[in-house]
Amino acid sequence: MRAFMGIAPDAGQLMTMLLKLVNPKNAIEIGVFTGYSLLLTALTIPDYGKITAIDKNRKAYEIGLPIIKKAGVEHKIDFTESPALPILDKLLENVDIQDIEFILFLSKFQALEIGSCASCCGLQPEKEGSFDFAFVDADKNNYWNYHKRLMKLVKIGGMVIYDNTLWGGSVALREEDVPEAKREWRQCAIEFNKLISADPRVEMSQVPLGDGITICRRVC
Ligand SMILES: C[S@@+](CC[C@H](N)C(=O)[O-])C[C@H]1O[C@@H](n2cnc3c(N)ncnc32)[C@H](O)[C@@H]1O
Repeated sequence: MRAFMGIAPDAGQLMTMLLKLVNPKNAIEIGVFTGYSLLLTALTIPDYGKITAIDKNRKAYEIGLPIIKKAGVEHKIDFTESPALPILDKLLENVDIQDIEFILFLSKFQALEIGSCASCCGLQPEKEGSFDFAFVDADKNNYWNYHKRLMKLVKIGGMVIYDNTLWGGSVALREEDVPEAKREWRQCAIEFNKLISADPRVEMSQVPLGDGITICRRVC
């Protein structure tokens, strides 16, 4: 029996190998929990690499943080406690909050318009196509919403991995044979699997490891 909630070790092993092949410099993780998959990514990417890690619960992240520190990879992680969708939307805006504050500060002294300052400072466009790897392991009812945003944030040729896409194998069962508590996210997984397999922006492979992982490569 698995003693924790997170990517299964065999799926994690595959993810580590893929990370080594992709060698991402800029990664994003949605759904951190205590940081098992985050640690795998942080240990694998180069020392100058960065992971934008988002979870709505910081407490769980703090449980695993001493291990991340002990592994000497904390400097690669930029953790944000928040529901993920608004953060992805913010990343898709050309200028982030700190930049806007900086521009407003400058404009007081230099009579600059926000738009002209943003372009002269080279602050936009920023995050579109700037990630080479994303791992999604959060609320299953939002996977398609995450995918739509990641198809802009992850560069063409970049990789996105979704965990739990077989939802304990329940996607292959009749609904009445699935425990009530698992039905809603089973339905989400089924819908997501249909949508992603028909999405021309990605090449994808669903791997029956752990709870099922879907590996995508953005092609356009
Ligand atoms: C299965 S755990 C992640 C496990 C982690 N990836 C690992 O392998 O160790 C799911 C996490 O998603 C987070 N989560 C759920 N809904 C979320 C949302 N809307 N935005 C951000 N995080 C969310 C939960 O707080 C939880 O920590």
